[in-house]
Amino acid sequence: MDEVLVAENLRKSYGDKEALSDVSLSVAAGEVFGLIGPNGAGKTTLVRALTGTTPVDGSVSVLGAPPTDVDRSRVGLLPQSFSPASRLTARELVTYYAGLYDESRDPESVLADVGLTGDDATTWYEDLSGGQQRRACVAAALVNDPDVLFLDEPTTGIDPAGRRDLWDLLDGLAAGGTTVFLTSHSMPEVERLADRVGLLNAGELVAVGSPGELVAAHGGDSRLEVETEAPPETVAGSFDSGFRVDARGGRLVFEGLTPRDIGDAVRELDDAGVAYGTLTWTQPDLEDVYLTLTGESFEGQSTVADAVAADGGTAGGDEDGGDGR
Ligand SMILES: Nc1ncnc2c1ncn2[C@@H]1O[C@H](COP(=O)(O)OP(=O)(O)OP(=O)(O)O)[C@@H](O)[C@H]1O
Repeated sequence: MDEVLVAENLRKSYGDKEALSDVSLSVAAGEVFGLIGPNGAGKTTLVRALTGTTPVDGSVSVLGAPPTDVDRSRVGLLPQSFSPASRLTARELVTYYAGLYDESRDPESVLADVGLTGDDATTWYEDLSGGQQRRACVAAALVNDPDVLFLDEPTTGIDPAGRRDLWDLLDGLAAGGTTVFLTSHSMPEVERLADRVGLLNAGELVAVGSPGELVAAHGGDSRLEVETEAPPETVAGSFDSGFRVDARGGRLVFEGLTPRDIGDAVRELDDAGVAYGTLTWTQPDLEDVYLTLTGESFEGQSTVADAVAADGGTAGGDEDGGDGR
């Protein structure tokens, strides 16, 4: 496998603050690598280290050369903060960046790729919406048709449809052999795009793998969470079943359930005489990995109706709409 990016033992401190702590990773040609982590984890610092825009200890190789020596026409960079000239139109901006290279893509086709056409292309940068500005910046990063593309939170501010268009665009670039290194706070975005994901926490790369590998290793089981009328601790021992049943977070939790098992769990609740309200089925995903490994918390749940629909079956035992008894 051709390694396009290789970073070994990267360290970077700002005063007493260690922004990168012995980070090593490699990214293969044509791979989409997604970097996730909390605010302040060091993601932008790592992008800057890999692009040679900040000095670091350790070694970095991009396309076989130190990042400051690599042919810049082969690299595209969308920084997290990028403030181009405000009194250029989107078209002028992309044309300006195209002019910095001996060879570039046709600015019009790049503008079309990011969805800036018609009046949007002839609007001053300062008069574009935040999402349109971000699209223009993405276009500027793409115009030299780079072999390696660094995107630091590319879709921030872009609406859902534009986000999906950009995802398709990045898919196409990767399929054509472009290596993409992407940071994002959107777990669905990373899960959708990345071949491999790295989780950076407090300057340390704590996990690297495909989304599926990370979810299998750190995401936990799918589960059914049940709001019970009685305190869940008092009823958790009422079940004589194959499921692990715990009281957690003020709810009764059936661990390791597939959507197909939901009907059985509901029957067990009924048989045990446990009165219940809302049922929520949750499948582990990259958010669970993130929460487990960073110790942060937010809820990422789907409903029983979602689960049943996904499984194409019926939950059963809950014909009254889940109101319990
Ligand atoms: N120029 C700087 N001077 C001092 N400290 C800095 C500087 N740049 C970054 N830091 C610190 O280094 C740490 C990592 O910052 P970095 O911007 O890399 O995080 P991040 O993961 O990109 O965060 P976010 O998700 O908020 O963009 C933070 O604690 C930040 O305060």
